[in-house]
Amino acid sequence: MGKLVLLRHGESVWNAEGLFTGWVDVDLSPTGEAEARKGGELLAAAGIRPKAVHTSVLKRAIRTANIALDAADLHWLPVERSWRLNERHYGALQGKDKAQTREEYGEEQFMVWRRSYDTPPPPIADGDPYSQHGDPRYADLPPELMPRTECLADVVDRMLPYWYDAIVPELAAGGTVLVAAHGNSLRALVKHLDGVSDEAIAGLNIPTGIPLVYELNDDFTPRKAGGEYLDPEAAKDAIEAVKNQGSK
Ligand SMILES: O=C(O)[C@@H](CO)OP(=O)(O)O
Repeated sequence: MGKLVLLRHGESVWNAEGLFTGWVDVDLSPTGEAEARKGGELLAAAGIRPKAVHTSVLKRAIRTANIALDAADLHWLPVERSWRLNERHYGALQGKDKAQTREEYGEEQFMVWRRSYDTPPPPIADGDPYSQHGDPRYADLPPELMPRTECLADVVDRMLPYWYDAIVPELAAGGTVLVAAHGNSLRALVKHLDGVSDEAIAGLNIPTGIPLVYELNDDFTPRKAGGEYLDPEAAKDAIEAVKNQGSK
């Protein structure tokens, strides 16, 4: 059984500005580029050599994978991309300031929108400047699958077919697989792998740019719950920072 390596993209320009991002195709910040490079160096130092790479169709994950593979001298790996690994669609909150939203709606509502399992933010209007309506990269997506908002449960539902159809067969064949994606699509995958409850998943945050490695049993359950970050000390601080976004 191969290893599974999860890599959240490095800090994006909107992470740095404290804005809800979701499906808006925001680039990495210079810090995010450095984090992606560090992520690749950590992979190389640990002797982890993926056989295949999967990313979302958003450039912050695509560029993170490119930069990490560059740092690990693994440019040649086959890469597959899917909208099913995209960040959670943040609905009408896309482009909004997190701290301002928290102030306007209160801590409880803010956290329900950010971390509750089954309450999505209000849907985004098709004419909203931050809507993905009409974006050519989703042209082949059946209209009923195109989200206008998502809760984490929706992400689990749309991510799992890709996990089973594209990633599991590669792991079953014995290859190590790198998945470069997003805070909430990776939370959905971790929830599935570790069997985290709908309540407990609210407290789980994933840091940017630090590879999280899962060794898996034959039934694809983790050998060690929660996997292992390649830089556990840096992960601790970075997890706290994600948790507190919008509060400071
Ligand atoms: O804005 C977003 O799309 C996500 C990830 O950056 O933020 P949050 O951690 O608040 O879910």
